[in-house]
Amino acid sequence: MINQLYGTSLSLLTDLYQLTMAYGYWKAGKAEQESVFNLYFRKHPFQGGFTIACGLNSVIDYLREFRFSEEDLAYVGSLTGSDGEHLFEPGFTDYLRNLEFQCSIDAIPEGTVVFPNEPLLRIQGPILQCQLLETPLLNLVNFQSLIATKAARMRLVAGEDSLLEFGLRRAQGPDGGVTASRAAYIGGFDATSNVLAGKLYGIPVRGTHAHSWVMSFESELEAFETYARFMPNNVTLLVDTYDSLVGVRHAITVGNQLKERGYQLGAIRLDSGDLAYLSIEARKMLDEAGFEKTGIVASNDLDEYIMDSLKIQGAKINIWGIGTKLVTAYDQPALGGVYKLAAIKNESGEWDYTLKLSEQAIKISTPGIQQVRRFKDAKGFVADMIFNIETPLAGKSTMIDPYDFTKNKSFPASSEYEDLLVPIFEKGMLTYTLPDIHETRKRVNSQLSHFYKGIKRFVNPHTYPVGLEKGLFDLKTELVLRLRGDGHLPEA
Ligand SMILES: Nc1ncnc2c1ncn2[C@@H]1O[C@H](COP(=O)(O)OP(=O)(O)OP(=O)(O)O)[C@@H](O)[C@H]1O
Ligand SMILES: O=P(O)(O)OC[C@H]1O[C@H](OP(=O)(O)OP(=O)(O)O)[C@H](O)[C@@H]1O
Ligand SMILES: O=C(O)c1cccnc1
Repeated sequence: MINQLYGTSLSLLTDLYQLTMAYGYWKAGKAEQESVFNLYFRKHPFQGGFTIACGLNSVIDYLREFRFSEEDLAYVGSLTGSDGEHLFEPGFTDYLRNLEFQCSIDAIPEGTVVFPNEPLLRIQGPILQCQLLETPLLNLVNFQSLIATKAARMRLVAGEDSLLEFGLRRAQGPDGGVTASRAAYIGGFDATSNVLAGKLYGIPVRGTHAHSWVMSFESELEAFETYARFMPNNVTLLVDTYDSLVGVRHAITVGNQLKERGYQLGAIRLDSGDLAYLSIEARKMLDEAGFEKTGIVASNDLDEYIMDSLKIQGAKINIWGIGTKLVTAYDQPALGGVYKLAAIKNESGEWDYTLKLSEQAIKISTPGIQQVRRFKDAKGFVADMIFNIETPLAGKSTMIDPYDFTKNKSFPASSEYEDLLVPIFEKGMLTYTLPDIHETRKRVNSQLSHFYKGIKRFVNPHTYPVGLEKGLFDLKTELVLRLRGDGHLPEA
């Protein structure tokens, strides 16, 4: 899909440093060295208590087409360094020409509720290949997870109301618009105004009309009548061009004409002014005129906080049209997902575990070939434990808070759980059946219903427990202590 949007190979959708490192690995004879990287984020967006994983299907689409075209190779071959000489020898472009994707990927399916430090994707394979994927994988997962999370927050406020995504005009370019529409749908929106996203992803498309339609006629009534005459099965009338409540009266007039023709006035749309007051007044007018089923759409710079406030004020809005604040994730425009090397195989064929140090505990990466175990009880999900699949778990599992070793939880062997990462690619072969987008959307809703409601509030949300399995915690601690020694890893 993503390749389709651009009609070109996207293998160069990466940072130059991935190519220079790939070249270095190749020159140093390390290109095929088996390695494991984890893609994860460190903090929920929007100061929230949960994140929705999204973007995996785009990653799969991207990797299915992963190869360097002759044009790509010619470009790579033409790149020069600071001395004006070529950066890469021709042998390297030949290597890239023959490169076949051989990585294994395990990932948390789209639509799953996820938490900081959990690997959303685990990539294992030749280090050169894993390295090249860092940037595109982060690009695909960070943005879509951000937007799906924003959309899910809006869905929590909207309850059973309809949510329409109207963001394309304010989106960050064409792909920003199209992928935001996809992620917004997965996060819980019902439809988009973005026709290309509808075509590419099978998302329902919906829309009303703009002020220009009304302004182009002599009168608002004539504009409404004309619209209803030609599109009687899709009538939502924007009533605020001149005076919203006069507009509602005109909409009712047209609604009566539609009734005579056997059609219905679908909805009216309010796009300015006090949306609480106007929706309450409009609801009264519509009900009194026998249009109880006619909906009320509100739009105008809405976000989850204004929606919440409008609900508290008793607004009679049942359809929300939301653009800018959703598709640009206005209050936090990026999710800080990262991609870190967690293990590399040595000459004896054993894993050497790796870790990035930092003065900030939150930035110290976690080693290991990681999996996430989500424990459940009768009420729902209770805690997530990140563990190293190379260390078999026997009997009781104990997990430790990575930022406070005095906090721990134990789960008996009989505990119910689910392991979140599932196999996607096995040595380059796709083994996963991609779920349909509508199923993924339902998954978000069903996942959220299994979590304690405190994680879903906007202000000071409850922190869901996520810990490192004791063996992994000990491995990480030992590595940190060794690395903090003299900067070199001494013999174990
Ligand atoms: N009752 C309300 N409570 C809280 N926020 C509201 C309410 N009504 C509208 N808003 C929000 O207030 C913001 C600004 O609305 P405001 O009425 O100032 O501008 P406007 O309606 O766009 O102005 P104009 O009439 O010039 O188009 C928008 O984000 C809108 O969604
Ligand atoms: O406000 P958003 O959440 O982005 O929703 C989309 C907005 O886009 C349209 O108007 P536009 O903003 O183009 O013009 P207007 O502000 O003059 O209504 C529409 O009328 C909405 O208000
Ligand atoms: O269909 C609409 O009403 C619409 C579409 C895009 C932006 N604003 C409104």
